[in-house]
Amino acid sequence: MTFFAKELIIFDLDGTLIDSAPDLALTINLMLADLQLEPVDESLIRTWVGNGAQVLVERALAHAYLSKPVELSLIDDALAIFLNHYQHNLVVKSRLYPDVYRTLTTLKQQGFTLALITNKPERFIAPILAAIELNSLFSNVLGGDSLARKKPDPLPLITACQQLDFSVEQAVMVGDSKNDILAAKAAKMQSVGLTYGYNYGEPIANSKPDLVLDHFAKLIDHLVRV
Ligand SMILES: O=C(O)COP(=O)(O)O
Ligand SMILES: [Mg+2]
Repeated sequence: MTFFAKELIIFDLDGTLIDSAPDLALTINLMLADLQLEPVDESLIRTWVGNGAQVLVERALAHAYLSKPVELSLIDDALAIFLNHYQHNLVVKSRLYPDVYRTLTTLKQQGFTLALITNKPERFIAPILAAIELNSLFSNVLGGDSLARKKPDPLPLITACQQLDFSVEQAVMVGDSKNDILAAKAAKMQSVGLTYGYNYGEPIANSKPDLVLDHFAKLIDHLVRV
């Protein structure tokens, strides 16, 4: 059994704590409709999530235009349309994955410090956390536009450790996507990969996290405080 002796647990959001793909898909399809483009199945949109709003919109446009080059002004317009619709649809169908609330509160009670690092735009994080009642658990929250670079760059992970006064060795990154694992490796931080999230349709094990888990609640068996 692998044990991590840690103080700080950094969580990804989409595909890790919440299944947000239904609302991202709903919003992408509202954007496509506004642009008079065909809707896309949620199952495909799930494979586009992970690099923030702009890349999600670019992937949707690349699909609609069969990968032919798309004008930059169209990307800007589409992104503005997407962001405008998303603010009204943050938590329509998004749900916590099983046992997430119970597991996070248990870890918090055990004395771990919890942080959240998502590639989602920062302004959406607080309303989403409030809607799913996770807003009081995290000591530090960073979005995809909070710093100069987002995951898979290590900057948000290193910054969260600095802001909370922990070393990288005292922290572990928990996520569903190769971006989480690559960011952790670049920061020299250990990582846990969850199998049920998005990750572009690829097994998370391909990214070689230090541990792979198929259920969020199993974290409790593998984390001990330093
Ligand atoms: O919004 C995204 O692209 C993914 O966000 P995440 O980093 O919380 O998985
Ligand atoms: Mg994710």
